[in-house]
Amino acid sequence: MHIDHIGIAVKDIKKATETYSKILNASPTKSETVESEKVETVFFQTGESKVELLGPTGDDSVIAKYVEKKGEGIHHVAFEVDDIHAELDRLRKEGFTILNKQPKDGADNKLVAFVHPKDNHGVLVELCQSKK
Ligand SMILES: CC[C@H](C(=O)O)C(=O)SCCNC(=O)CCNC(=O)[C@H](O)C(C)(C)COP(=O)(O)OP(=O)(O)OC[C@H]1O[C@@H](n2cnc3c(N)ncnc32)[C@H](O)[C@@H]1OP(=O)(O)O
Ligand SMILES: [Co+2]
Repeated sequence: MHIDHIGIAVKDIKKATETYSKILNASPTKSETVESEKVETVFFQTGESKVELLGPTGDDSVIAKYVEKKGEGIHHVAFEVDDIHAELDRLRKEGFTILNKQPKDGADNKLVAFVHPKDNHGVLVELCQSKK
């Protein structure tokens, strides 16, 4: 299991992309809207892991709610796993609150699922698995 990406919630993804392009001295490697999550994402490759900027596509986006309540900032950490179904079963048995009944389509050609921050000392954890 390794960190696949750090998700950062931002108000204005265009501005945030300019900022991170300067900080990382690099161009984004991918941008993608995930309508089911009402988010637009911009990825920067940083070694084996990525930075994922997350902007809301509407006021009803979880990102809009997060930014409204907590401001911009680190939103989640995503770990890549080989078998997301097995990992979710394992964590459910351990008593973790999994936020999805089934893994769902995420960005970057991944299946994703989330573990509630209340179980992880305040950190929203995403598990992701590359689609074959
Ligand atoms: C899928 C595309 C992309 C990818 O990588 O492929 C993504 O990563 S999409 C990322 C956006 N999608 C999600 O985050 C889905 C999972 N998130 C949720 O289901 C909700 O955001 C949830 C359940 C974490 C919070 O929703 P809720 O409606 O309960 O919001 P509240 O503001 O009432 O929060 C309750 C409680 O949790 C704290 N909270 C909320 N979000 C976070 C967070 N990201 N990190 C840490 N803590 C969080 C919030 O402050 C509240 O705490 P309290 O002490 O009660 O104030
Ligand atoms: Co993510």
